[in-house]
Amino acid sequence: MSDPDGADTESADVEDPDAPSEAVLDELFDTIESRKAELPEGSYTASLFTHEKGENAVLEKIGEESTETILAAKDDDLDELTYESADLVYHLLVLLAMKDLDLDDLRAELRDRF
Ligand SMILES: N=c1c2ncn([C@@H]3O[C@H](COP(=O)(O)OP(=O)(O)OP(=O)(O)O)[C@@H](O)[C@H]3O)c2ncn1[C@@H]1O[C@H](COP(=O)(O)O)[C@@H](O)[C@H]1O
Repeated sequence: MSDPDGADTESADVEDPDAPSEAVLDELFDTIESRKAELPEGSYTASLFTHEKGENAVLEKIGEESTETILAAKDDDLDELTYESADLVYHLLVLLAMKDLDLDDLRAELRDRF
């Protein structure tokens, strides 16, 4: 396959067809925002927004997932480190949504550090 400039883009296309989309964080955050707005029954995300402990529910999860991430790193268990990091990032995004922040706020903060 060629792009309009004639460059061969096929290698990029076939390099790793199962690679996750770069937009996965945006898609996940959109899903979280949607759960926050609609509060569907059976949604774990919605349960964090309506929890009787309030924001402490997600804050406690962030504490737990942080600890599990650290333990996985100390064990050099890379699969577990990846899994727990994903749990941690998900709960962090829920916290941002809870505080009416979004990925653009996070991106701007990171960008300012370059
Ligand atoms: N990315 C996540 C995600 N990551 C973690 N979790 C939940 O966070 C909880 C983590 O709790 P625990 O650590 O106790 O569970 P665990 O990971 O099984 O156990 P540990 O080994 O970590 O102790 C589990 O209930 C997970 O299901 C998530 N729940 C939802 N999402 C995303 O949110 C979307 C919407 O989910 P619902 O809101 O449930 O519809 C999903 O399609 C996913 O894309």
